[in-house]
Amino acid sequence: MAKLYFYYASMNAGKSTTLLQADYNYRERGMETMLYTAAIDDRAGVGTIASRIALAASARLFAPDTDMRAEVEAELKKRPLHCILIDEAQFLTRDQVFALASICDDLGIPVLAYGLRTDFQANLFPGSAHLLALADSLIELKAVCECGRKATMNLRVDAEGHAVRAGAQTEIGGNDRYIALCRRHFTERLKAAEAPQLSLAIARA
Ligand SMILES: Nc1ncnc2c1ncn2[C@@H]1O[C@H](COP(=O)(O)OP(=O)(O)O)[C@@H](O)[C@H]1O
Ligand SMILES: Cc1cn([C@H]2C[C@H](O)[C@@H](COP(=O)(O)O)O2)c(=O)[nH]c1=O
Ligand SMILES: [Zn+2]
Repeated sequence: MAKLYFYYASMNAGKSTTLLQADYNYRERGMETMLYTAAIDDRAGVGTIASRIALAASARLFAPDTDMRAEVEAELKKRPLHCILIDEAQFLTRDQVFALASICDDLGIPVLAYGLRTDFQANLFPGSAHLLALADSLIELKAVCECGRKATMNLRVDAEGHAVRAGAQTEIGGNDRYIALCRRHFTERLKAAEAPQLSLAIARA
């Protein structure tokens, strides 16, 4: 039975690298793959999955209205498909995650999705929440915090390197905007960012 896999991690954990390795591994065995990445994430140029270790590949784009099941079925009329690989899976919608599950269950093609578990406020992304709910297999990839512990959280920082506590969930960026930290250091940095605002509010009262 084909399975839906969710490889989740913080930023900078090697998700794109692992995806590109898996893709290469399928293709060196003569198998055919289909790659997707989020249209919204244009860091490496639109339609490119790029890792920080310079591996890269072209990919189809998904936006909230992309019917991935229909696209896979259309592609199957042209060539066989042995694996569907999705980067930035945190940006999938609920319906898209269900569509990916149906690609496994009805079309018999394994789907490997790679993405963040949580955002800069420690909330689940919609795509991640539904992948955690539906995937057959959950695999954690690991980045290292500055203290040596596993980095599970993503701190958003401003141009001065100060923690950002509020804002839109989606803000595209790399190591200049986000730092992968362990929970202890993520919480400490967020609290430190809260303190000046608190003292300002007390002074104004
Ligand atoms: N020149 C390099 N050689 C080896 N590893 C590197 C190099 N540059 C970055 N990395 C590592 O690559 C990882 C990030 O890979 P990437 O696939 O871009 O992560 P993600 O997709 O999870 O954000 C980090 O662990 C980083 O330390
Ligand atoms: C934590 C967080 C991240 N994002 C964005 C920032 C990047 O563009 C991607 C993740 O990139 P990765 O290196 O491939 O993991 O997600 C965001 O929009 N909001 C957030 O809270
Ligand atoms: Zn730490």
